[in-house]
Amino acid sequence: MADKLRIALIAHDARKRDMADWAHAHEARLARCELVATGNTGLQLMTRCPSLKVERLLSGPLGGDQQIGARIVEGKVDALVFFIDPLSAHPHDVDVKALVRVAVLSNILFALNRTTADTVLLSLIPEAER
Ligand SMILES: O=C(CO)COP(=O)(O)O
Repeated sequence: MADKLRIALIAHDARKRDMADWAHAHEARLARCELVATGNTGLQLMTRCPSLKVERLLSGPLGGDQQIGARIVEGKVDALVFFIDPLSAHPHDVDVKALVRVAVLSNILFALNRTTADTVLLSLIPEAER
């Protein structure tokens, strides 16, 4: 693992508020990580948590999920937090499926819900910076 925990953050539209709430609750810890996100998720995160530096890639449906997948297979992501909307169909479902596949294949930390994301972050960064 790199010096800083490298986290990729993605949320489907119906879960973006949950993601922003989660990030806000952990802002001090996340500020100590290297963050990358798909386009709209990243924008939402930076709006809600101005102290966070987030590298924004393309929007998910325009290839952002594939960009994150590429980074995972290149060994550049330690953890993926992906708040999926299980109740809607997505035009780029094949990209989502491919991303889940490489995340599992690469054996990175992979949180699909808030409880797991909390546990990953709190166990790896127990102390928030004062
Ligand atoms: O569609 C997404 C994940 O599949 C997320 O993309 P955005 O963050 O650009 O909305």
